[in-house]
Amino acid sequence: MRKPKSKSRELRKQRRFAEQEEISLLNEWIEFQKPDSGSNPLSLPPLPSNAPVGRLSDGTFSRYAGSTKFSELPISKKTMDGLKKSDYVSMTEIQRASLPHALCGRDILGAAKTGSGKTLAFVIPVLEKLHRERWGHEDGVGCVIISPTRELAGQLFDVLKAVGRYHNLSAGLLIGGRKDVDTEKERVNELNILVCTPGRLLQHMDETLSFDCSQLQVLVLDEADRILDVGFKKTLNAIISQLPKHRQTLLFSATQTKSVQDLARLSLKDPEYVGVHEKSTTSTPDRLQQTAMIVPLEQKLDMLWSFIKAHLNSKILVFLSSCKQVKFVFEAFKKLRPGIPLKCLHGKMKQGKRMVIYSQFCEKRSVLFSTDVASRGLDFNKAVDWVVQVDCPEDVASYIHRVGRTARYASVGRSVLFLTPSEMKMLEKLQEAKVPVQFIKANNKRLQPVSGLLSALLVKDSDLQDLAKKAFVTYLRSIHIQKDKEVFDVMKLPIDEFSASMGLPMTPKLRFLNQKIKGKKMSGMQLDNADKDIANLATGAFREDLGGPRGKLDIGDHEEADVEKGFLLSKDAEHEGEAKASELGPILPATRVLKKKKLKINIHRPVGTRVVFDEEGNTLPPLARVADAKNVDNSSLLDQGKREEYYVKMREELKQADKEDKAQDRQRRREKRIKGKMKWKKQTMDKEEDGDDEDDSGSEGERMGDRKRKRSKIYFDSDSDDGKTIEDRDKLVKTDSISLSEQEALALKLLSSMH
Ligand SMILES: Nc1ncnc2c1ncn2[C@@H]1O[C@H](COP(=O)(O)OP(=O)(O)OP(=O)(O)O)[C@@H](O)[C@H]1O
Repeated sequence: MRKPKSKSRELRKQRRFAEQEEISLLNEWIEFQKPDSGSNPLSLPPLPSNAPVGRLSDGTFSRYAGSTKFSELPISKKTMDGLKKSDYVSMTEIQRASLPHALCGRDILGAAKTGSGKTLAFVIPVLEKLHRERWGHEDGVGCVIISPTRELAGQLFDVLKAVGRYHNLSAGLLIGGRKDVDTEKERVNELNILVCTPGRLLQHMDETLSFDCSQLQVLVLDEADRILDVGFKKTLNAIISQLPKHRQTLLFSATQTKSVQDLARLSLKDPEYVGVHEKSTTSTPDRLQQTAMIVPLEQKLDMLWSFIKAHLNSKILVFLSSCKQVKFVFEAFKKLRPGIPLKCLHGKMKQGKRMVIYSQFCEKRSVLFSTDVASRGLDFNKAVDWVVQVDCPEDVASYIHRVGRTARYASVGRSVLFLTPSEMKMLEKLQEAKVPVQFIKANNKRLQPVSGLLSALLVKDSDLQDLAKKAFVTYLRSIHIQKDKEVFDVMKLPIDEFSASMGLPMTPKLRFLNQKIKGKKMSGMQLDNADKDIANLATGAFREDLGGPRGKLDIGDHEEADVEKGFLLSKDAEHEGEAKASELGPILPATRVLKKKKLKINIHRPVGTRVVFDEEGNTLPPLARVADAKNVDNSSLLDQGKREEYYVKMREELKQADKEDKAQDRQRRREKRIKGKMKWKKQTMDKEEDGDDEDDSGSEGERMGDRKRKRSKIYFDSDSDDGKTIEDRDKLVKTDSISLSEQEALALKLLSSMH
């Protein structure tokens, strides 16, 4: 029994020794052939195919900058075996350009098109760094990889596990939405590599007492531009402040930022800018065929339905702008049974379900309706055939990431972007950013209207109707809050028609638009004629050659000529439309907004026209009541001194009465406000208790809108019974005081005439 033990100990010793030898060799090799800082390994010629690799017979080492195969790099046998096992042999361009720099410990700022293999460009240096440092379980956290979404983090974790399968390193996936935080807390310090989303990492930094990153060797930000943007700013700053400054930092994205501020936050040291596709004529993969077409808002669902029906054998990824829309389109289309499995993915789904959907979509032909949660980084196993952007992306970067879910690595892919007539500016922006989008015209004959079917569904199903309303509101709100006003203008959208196209019997109220339309004349919400012309130019179903299994967009020469003509015409028409719009004033949505009736006060009204009646109904002269007052001794009023005294007293009384009125009014308003607040609080609590899952894109906006409205009520006193503003009331008080002095003069006249 003892013999085998000592044998295995011996074996382990030998293995450790061999590993030590390998590490020394790798360190020497890396140091000897270090590429010059700032050099581009892609500019070097590849090694001859049968050239020796590693230590050469003369004691020097082979050049690794410029190599094309993983086997030509100074990497460990364990990583090499992992790569082989996953069938990775030749490097992609970003791997060739960045790995030689990253392996010798430099900070990297890497940018390359979607699907070009950026994941391996950081996974390999991470494994190698920890391996060469002989990192073990007892050393704790040596590397942190941060990803913006949970799915992407999961995918990175899978790649790390596959390539690092022969290493003795431990790794963990720390992402939100998982219930086992306590187990994570117990084990997090035993992990060497953490793959995480920013929120979960910060949660551990804040809550896990023993959590220690002080020995961190490498920090990786995948989709770096997304992690560095405002959405994650606070979280990332808090994370960075707790990490040691002496470390290697690797940043990768398809749309990279070079902002000095961002880099300062990360304390990068002389980073290598590796932008392999900077000189490329396009910013998207060459194998990706991209098209765009005008689809009026009210025809989007018809168009989408027709598209799905025409591609029943494809794997289609459909992007919509909010969770509610994803839910509605998914639920409604599911009920209409298009003949292909439908799935949906959005940020409000439980994490477990999200993972299941993600892996199911990797496997089968189907349609996945998704928000931008699936737009970045995800690599769906079997190629996605089509990316359909039903709602316009918020910017060019977002477009690039969305279409990047297809045509990955060596595969081909196609995409189509629906643009409403008012979003045409996006096409220009894409062209400026070197995105080769071809404008196409659709075939009207193939359009299969779905609005009628949706109406019938919604009449029967009140839940679906409710969902449709929410989807309608969140879509318009998402347009309303978009930053790029050149592309997104909610006031130009045909709101009533859009509502009808979703099958809604009535246009839901859009309270968030009140501010915009206040004071403007309401008109039927219609597309401007010119806009309609543009829309008609390209409306209709896709010209498809359905002969092949997937169907192809028929954009042959003849079609292209049409398309080109359509595009040019539409531009002219658009300008014409602008001119008309400015003549007519802005187009306003036909929502029902109650206009507050303003009470007009004429401060110049003639004094003394107020008519007072006695008990028998006879008219009395002005101020007769004052003159008749019981406690007034008329004769005494003739005395100048007493008269003055009387007026002073009257003024005092009036002031006092005015004060009391105001106090009462304030009290009434305060009570009303408190009541309103209680009601609002109760509603919010009820909502929370109901677990109403709100939308990422819109609900917060709406809540804020509600709060603002409530706040505005405090200042704009629409609560008061008479509907007057505070200003109005001030004016009234002023009016009264003007007339009072004049009334005094009149009273004098009257009294003297009575005598
Ligand atoms: N050297 C390689 N050889 C073969 N396949 C590779 C190689 N490198 C990457 N791939 C494959 O290419 C696909 C895309 O890789 P990856 O997800 O790393 O791209 P990416 O550049 O990170 O994309 P995105 O910008 O969308 O995140 C994956 O399926 C991956 O397995």
